[in-house]
Amino acid sequence: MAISVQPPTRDRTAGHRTKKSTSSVSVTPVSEPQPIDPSIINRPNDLSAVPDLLSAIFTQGIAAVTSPSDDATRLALLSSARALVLALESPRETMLRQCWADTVCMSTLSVGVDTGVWAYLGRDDRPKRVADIAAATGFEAAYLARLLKHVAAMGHVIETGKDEYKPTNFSKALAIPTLGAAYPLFTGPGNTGGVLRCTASFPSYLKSTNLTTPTSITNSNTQFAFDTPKNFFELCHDPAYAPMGAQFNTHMGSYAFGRPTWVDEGFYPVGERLLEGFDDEDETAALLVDIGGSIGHDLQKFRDAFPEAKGRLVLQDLEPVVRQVKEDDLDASIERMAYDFLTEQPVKGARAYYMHSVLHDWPDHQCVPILENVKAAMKPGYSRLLINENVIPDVGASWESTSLDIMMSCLVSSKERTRDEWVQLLERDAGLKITGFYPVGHGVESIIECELPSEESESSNEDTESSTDESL
Ligand SMILES: C[S@@+](CC[C@H](N)C(=O)[O-])C[C@H]1O[C@@H](n2cnc3c(N)ncnc32)[C@H](O)[C@@H]1O
Repeated sequence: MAISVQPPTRDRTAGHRTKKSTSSVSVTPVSEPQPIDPSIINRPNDLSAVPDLLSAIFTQGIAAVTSPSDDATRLALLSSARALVLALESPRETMLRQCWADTVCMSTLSVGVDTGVWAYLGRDDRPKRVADIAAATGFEAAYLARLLKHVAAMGHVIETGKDEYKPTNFSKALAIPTLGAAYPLFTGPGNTGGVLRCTASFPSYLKSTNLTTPTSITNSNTQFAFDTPKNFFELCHDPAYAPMGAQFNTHMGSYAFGRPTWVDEGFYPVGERLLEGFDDEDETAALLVDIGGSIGHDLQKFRDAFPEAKGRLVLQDLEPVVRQVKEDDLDASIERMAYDFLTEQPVKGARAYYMHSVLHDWPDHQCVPILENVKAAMKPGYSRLLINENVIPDVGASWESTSLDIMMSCLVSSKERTRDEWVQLLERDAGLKITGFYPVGHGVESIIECELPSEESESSNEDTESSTDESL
């Protein structure tokens, strides 16, 4: 496979602001820089935080063990434990962990997914000799022994003796495609570098944008990294990069795996907002159209939760994605439809159109035409648009959503949005009416319910205002 590594020659600044605006920036006087004491490199990052963190961990630890089903307590304990590690580590240790240990660990995990090392190790809980794992997977035993030593040093498998290991829950889970697909997707097929090629080129790309917000999906860091005119999705489905597309679609399933979903009880009132009032007189009427629905995991969850619901359930995505769905993967009642959402929506007047993690792939100005296509198909006073996305809090965002935000800007010049940014995009830019924010689970993921605005619909303003006031 020929992959050019030449520096690209196109104008990389097109589509970006080339000057940072300084007109409204007030300059805070700064003090003279003090020389940084080099000895801090080997001192703990924050020893003074350790006593409080240990005491929090003690209390949270007891609560987590006595209430194992309380995920909020487990997450609080995890957050304290991470903070403790960072407080105890020296800057040198943090740097070595991030730059050496984590990067080679990721490569090692990826090759283990690819060759079946984790599947073999995890077939039962008994310790296994490196020689046996190597024989089963085609590795040279001496080299596999070195790789597994590092994975054990990182805590992902357990060393039970010389050249002998047993699995952890994590190493077993790597053998489940939904979880494991992330690793070969990130390291990429052949010498392409996969998603990591984009994260590696991102600092240089940002210099090419004069350190301004990336906003162009056609001139994004993906084009910069891969020296291609294709956007990330087109690249994934380019046969030269197979099986990145299939791995990406499988990986999307893991993002949602096991998390509460909008169809679970207590989140979005599906019965009241969608099923009641569904016009089922016409047997061709669509109940739910999942636009950019990947391989159909969300529609399947809907069908599982509402097996008796009438009306068509339509899965829409690009042709190569829909083709990946096998006959038995989804309930037979779910229609599969190849559709490009930059073109006219073919299913008119559905009760609901649904988009999950779709708009976060596109910068604002490119979301507007996508939304226009949905709006044109919506029936005034009847159709709803359900947007399932993160709503990032102004303060205290979690690493899971902040990393996704940077990943979006790195791959497709897009972002995770705050509530204000959603209102700007959906109401002011796209001309929709937000009729409610419905949080899903404990996190920041939400259903943002929209309708056509009142001059175009018969829906009541009263209803609209009370729902939008709902706080997250
Ligand atoms: C981040 S994934 C989200 C998938 C799914 N909704 C989920 O939440 O798991 C974005 C989806 O948009 C699809 N997509 C990208 N461009 C598209 C287009 N022009 N028309 C239709 N689907 C598209 C991708 O193939 C991908 O499945």
